Amino acid sequence: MSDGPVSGAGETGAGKFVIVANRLPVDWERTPDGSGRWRRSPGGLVTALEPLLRERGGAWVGWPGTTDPRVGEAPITFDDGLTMQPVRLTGQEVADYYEGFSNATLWPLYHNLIVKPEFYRQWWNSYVEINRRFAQVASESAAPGATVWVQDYQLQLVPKMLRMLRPDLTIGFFLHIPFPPVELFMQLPWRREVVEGLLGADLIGFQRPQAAQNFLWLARELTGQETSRNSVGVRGRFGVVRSGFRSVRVGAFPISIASAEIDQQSKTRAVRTRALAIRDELGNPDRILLGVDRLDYTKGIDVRLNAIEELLEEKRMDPERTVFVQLATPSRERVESYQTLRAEIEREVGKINGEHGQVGRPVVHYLHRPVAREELLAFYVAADAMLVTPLADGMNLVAKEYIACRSDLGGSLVLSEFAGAAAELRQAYLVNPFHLDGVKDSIVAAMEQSSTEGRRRMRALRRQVLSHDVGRWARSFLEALAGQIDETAPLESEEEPA
Ligand SMILES: Nc1ncnc2c1ncn2[C@@H]1O[C@H](COP(=O)(O)OP(=O)(O)O)[C@@H](O)[C@H]1O
Ligand SMILES: O=P(O)(O)OC[C@H]1O[C@H](O[C@H]2O[C@H](CO)[C@@H](O)[C@H](O)[C@H]2O)[C@H](O)[C@@H](O)[C@@H]1O
Repeated sequence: MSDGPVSGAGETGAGKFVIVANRLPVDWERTPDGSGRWRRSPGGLVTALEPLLRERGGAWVGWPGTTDPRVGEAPITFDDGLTMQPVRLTGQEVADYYEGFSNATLWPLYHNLIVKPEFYRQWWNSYVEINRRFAQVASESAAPGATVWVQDYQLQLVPKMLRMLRPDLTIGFFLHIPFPPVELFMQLPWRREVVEGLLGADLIGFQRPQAAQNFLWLARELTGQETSRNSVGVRGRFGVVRSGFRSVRVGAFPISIASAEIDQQSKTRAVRTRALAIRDELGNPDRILLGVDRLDYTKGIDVRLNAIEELLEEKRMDPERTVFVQLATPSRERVESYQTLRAEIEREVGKINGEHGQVGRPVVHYLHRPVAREELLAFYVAADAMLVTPLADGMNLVAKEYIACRSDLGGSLVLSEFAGAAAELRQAYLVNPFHLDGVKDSIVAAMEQSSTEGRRRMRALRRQVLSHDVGRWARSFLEALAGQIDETAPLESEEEPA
């Protein structure tokens, strides 16, 4: 923990605890009179952090997700005292920093080059500038000696920039997406700058231990710093990088959902009734398969469509008795690879329905829009098999939400080994999404499992998800950041000789 004097700070804010994330958890809602107002958007992260923010008088710093010039820079304060500090971005900055460097350079690079990352100096320059802006706003929002928790790949330079502005702060960083294998990361022209940016934090958290290992190797190679070499554990056995006079700890903290809250919501009469109505509206099929994702090429929506198409062709799936519902939220729609993906998915949906559906009875039901929370939970309750088949995914909260909704111990989960969630959800039907025959066999097994087998698996999955919620994730990270958990591996030079 850093406890040095406050220096370099212009004005300091009142927040003892500050979250810095690309997005504020708010939506700008147009009102009938033509003006607008802020509505809080729900989400696991905000649910977990709200009590801490309120308790410590904290603030959330982020982009409000709009370039509407009427949205100013004044803090947005909600009735319950939560303060959101907007960081304004122009249209060009959204194109270069968010759509460009964050989502057309880093996102594909960190997700195993599923599409080719593009490297442009202009995007990088914008990324540096916007990271500097976030660091500046965060430094103005944080009280002396405050804790600041920076989130995700869009803001990897903020820890170092913020430390230079405010050495008195305790700074944490959490990466929500995978951290790539070293040979992929090494392609990044600005690789050293990114590693140095992250090393401004006191604690760097990843979803999985392997990601932390990758980072330790890179820190050693690219910055010449000493690091620990022992394997990193989950919520403990942290790695360490000696960065000048400071020690930066590196660990794995798998994120989760507000499990108890979702479990409760899914048991309400409204959700149960709606789940029955959904089955009815779908024509009372024997089996409902479900996919729920942002429309992103990492999510393997094409994998499950291909698997379903082949199962129908091979007559291992009966189109009269089975439906597949794909709920796909529009995402990053101005990025070319997302436009290409959408065209491909919609072509494939049309092809399957054209060949296997009947008038008024498609096999695939595809919605390209977000659905309301209660409706989403009703879909989870209705689904006999949930298909989560990403090619790469930091965690995948959808898989956990589905399990939290199945207090009836019904349903089954087909889950990619390449989702972070697979490390915890071992009783799912785990699949390699690159092995189509394996995916098909697992979908069939999930559809045809006996009730005893299904209940056994779901009980074990629920035990995991209900006991590891997002609150536990946030606490374990923040306790480690505060030095309350101090399980750090020795540096190589400190290790006992073998
Ligand atoms: N069509 C949809 N409608 C409403 N919410 C959705 C939809 N698709 C995904 N979501 C929500 O978005 C979140 C997705 O989180 P996750 O699975 O971790 O992936 P990512 O953060 O990469 O999109 C979940 O909370 C899920 O409920
Ligand atoms: O803000 P967007 O560009 O619209 O994207 C939405 C979020 O997508 C990513 O989510 C990741 O975080 C999840 C929670 O840790 C994790 O389960 C998932 O596997 C990741 O893909 C992104 O990391 C967020 O920053 C975005 O806000």
